[in-house]
Amino acid sequence: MTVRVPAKVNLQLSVGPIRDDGYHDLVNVFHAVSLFDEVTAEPSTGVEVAVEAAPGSEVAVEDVPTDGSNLAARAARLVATRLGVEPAVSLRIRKAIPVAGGMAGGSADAAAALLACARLWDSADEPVLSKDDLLELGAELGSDVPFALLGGTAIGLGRGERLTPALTRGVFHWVFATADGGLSTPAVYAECDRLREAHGEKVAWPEVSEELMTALATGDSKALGAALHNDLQPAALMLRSPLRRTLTTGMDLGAIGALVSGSGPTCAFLADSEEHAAELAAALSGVGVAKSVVRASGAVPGATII
Ligand SMILES: C[C@](O)(CO)[C@H](O)COP(=O)(O)OP(=O)(O)OC[C@H]1O[C@@H](n2ccc(N)nc2=O)[C@H](O)[C@@H]1O
Ligand SMILES: Nc1ncnc2c1ncn2[C@@H]1O[C@H](COP(=O)(O)OP(=O)(O)OP(=O)(O)O)[C@@H](O)[C@H]1O
Repeated sequence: MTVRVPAKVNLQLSVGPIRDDGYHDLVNVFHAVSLFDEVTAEPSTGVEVAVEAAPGSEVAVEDVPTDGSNLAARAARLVATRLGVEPAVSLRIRKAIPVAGGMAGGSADAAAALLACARLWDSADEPVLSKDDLLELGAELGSDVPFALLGGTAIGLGRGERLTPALTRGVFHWVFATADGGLSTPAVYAECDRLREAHGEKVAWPEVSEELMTALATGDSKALGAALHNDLQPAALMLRSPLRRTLTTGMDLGAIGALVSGSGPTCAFLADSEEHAAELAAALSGVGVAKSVVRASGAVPGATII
């Protein structure tokens, strides 16, 4: 059973006040892009994990745990507990999504493992686990996991796990600049809180951007570029100052929008067309502001059995 699962970029990430449980209420507009991990699940004796880089990708697989803490292994155990079966599966993860890059690679693998194990262990005639059940299990594993199951473009409220699909038109073309070394998501949220406190900022309740929704619904890439917004960006730039240069270089080279993806450090650049994305990617590769430069388009479907 092999499942293909996409990376995400956050088109709007508006971070509200911190909650009693330590999470922040968000308006999180997720967009799934054509950069995929693949997870293959096969019957075995215990939970085993092997991780490899997808051909041609420069993903730091050595930073991914292969023990029980791997998010895909945790997903497999969760499905087994829910179905009352032994968690006996070998998981082979083929990664193209940057590790700790702000593109939800671990969450993607968890979503893929949920779907693969559910279909491996569930009764074929009458599946016990519905799509909604998987979304609920996903939310237990991480705030980004439900979206990796759903895909497309969606508004995430709460921690980001309460999803509503967004109306979109056409295809959007992206260029991603990856960075050496990851950023820790909790550290970036903590830095966001620290900066707000230091500036005496009053934290507003986040609202969905009307400009963004109109840009998506009309397929207007220039308007989308202007509406991109990430409240975690100042924190990611504080923790990794070279990203400022990456962002300004991409804009100087003609991107129609640029932002840090999620908690970073990957930077996302929007292009006008496929040709424009190819030119932008070539120009960005030439100036040495990224570990690697990858092109992708969106929106694409979520976790899918192949
Ligand atoms: C930055 C994003 O990737 C944007 O989509 C997500 O908000 C993070 O999602 P994730 O990696 O699935 O995060 P989780 O595993 O749920 O949480 C990791 C940590 O991130 C912080 N966190 C996450 C989500 C949220 N709404 N508020 C938070 O403050 C918390 O410190 C939490 O302990
Ligand atoms: N299957 C997995 N793939 C990648 N990292 C994993 C996996 N399982 C556990 N991890 C751990 O999770 C950490 C975060 O990795 P991940 O690639 O999900 O970050 P991210 O893309 O920044 O996440 P997000 O965008 O959801 O905040 C890694 O440093 C790694 O130690």
